Amino acid sequence: MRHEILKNIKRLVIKIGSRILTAGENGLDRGTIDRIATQVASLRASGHEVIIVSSGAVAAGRSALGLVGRPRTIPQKQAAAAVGQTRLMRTYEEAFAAFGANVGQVLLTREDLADRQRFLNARATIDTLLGFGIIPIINENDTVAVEEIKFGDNDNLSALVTTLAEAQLLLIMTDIDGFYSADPRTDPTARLVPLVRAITREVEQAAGGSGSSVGTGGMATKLVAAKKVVKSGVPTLMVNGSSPEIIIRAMAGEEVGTLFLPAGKGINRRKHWIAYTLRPRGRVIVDQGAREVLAKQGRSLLPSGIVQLEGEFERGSCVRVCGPDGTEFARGLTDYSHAEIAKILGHRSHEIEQILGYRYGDEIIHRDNLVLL
Ligand SMILES: Nc1ncnc2c1ncn2[C@@H]1O[C@H](COP(=O)(O)OP(=O)(O)O)[C@@H](O)[C@H]1O
Ligand SMILES: N[C@@H](CCC(=O)OP(=O)(O)O)C(=O)O
Repeated sequence: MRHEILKNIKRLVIKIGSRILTAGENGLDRGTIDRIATQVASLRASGHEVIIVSSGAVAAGRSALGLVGRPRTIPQKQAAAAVGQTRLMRTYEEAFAAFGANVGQVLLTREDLADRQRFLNARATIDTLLGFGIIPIINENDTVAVEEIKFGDNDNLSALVTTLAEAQLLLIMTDIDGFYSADPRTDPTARLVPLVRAITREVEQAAGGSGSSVGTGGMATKLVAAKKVVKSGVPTLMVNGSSPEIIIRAMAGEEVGTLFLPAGKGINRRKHWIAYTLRPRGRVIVDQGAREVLAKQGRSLLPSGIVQLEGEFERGSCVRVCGPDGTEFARGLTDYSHAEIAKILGHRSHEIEQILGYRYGDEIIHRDNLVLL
């Protein structure tokens, strides 16, 4: 089955985590980067288009700052990234030059992709680089990204890039053989799971944090990323980046790592962008009846089903839609601001105009702008 899934893939995103790029805690591991370049060059020779999402800037830069362990403050992390990003790119540039290939640096923040225009610009740049035969190497723009606008981790960034670039596979390279039934550092009975058909809550519970001073997020963020990707109908493969020839073996369909199967055909790309790229500005709590018709019948959200609101947002914002117990089950673009919804919640749609003096429509979130998670 793996072979069937992998044989038609042309464009793929390879996410390379800090843990395999760094030699211990100090600086970059040139040997690993050379091995990656050799394999990527051979994939390209067989007709693949490869986009790399690479971590490692902070880890590569911190020795220049004389820091021991993880940078303690955000400005320290940003300073380390500023130094490390150039080292990282220089290393990739040298490694790929041995194969006559050029690389291009693309640094992104979440805000870039949440803005539809910039999202389209980033996509055009990546397409153009690939068109010229250049390998895009993407990282978060750590020097400007602060808590509020950062992707959170490069697992998430790689998921967003996979949809942005319409890639057919996300290949995550980390320092462990794949996804285990439990965190192997704390549970000796943990076993490698070769195939995940659906990322259920049970699967998510098996994922632990990073436990290292260079990695960010651990398995938990990798599963969140894989979930986003499979939801768009694209498989995700997670492998141990330190094994020799791993990219070639994985792409040849060998049973290595963990394969996460795509969830059906996937939601359309605009809905994917609403659900996973936009930053939610507030929460709308609905009653059980509304939850059921939204989740089971694919209906729009009307004011009568809303019981409570949190946050301040404008018309057109992305909001979380939560059930009576507060659990988020959908996301959508709202047609009314928080101030307007506060006045009309619990009312019938035909009363909107009477209460507000105007109306945009019957729905708070139209089903075309609503995505079930
Ligand atoms: N269920 C699990 N299966 C595999 N690894 C896990 C699991 N739970 C936690 N981990 C940890 O996640 C780590 C990989 O994540 P991370 O440190 O963020 O690496 P990277 O730098 O590649 O992103 C592994 O080394 C492992 O210790
Ligand atoms: N943008 C950061 C990477 C942050 C990150 O997510 O790291 P990792 O968990 O190793 O993929 C850097 O280049 O250091």
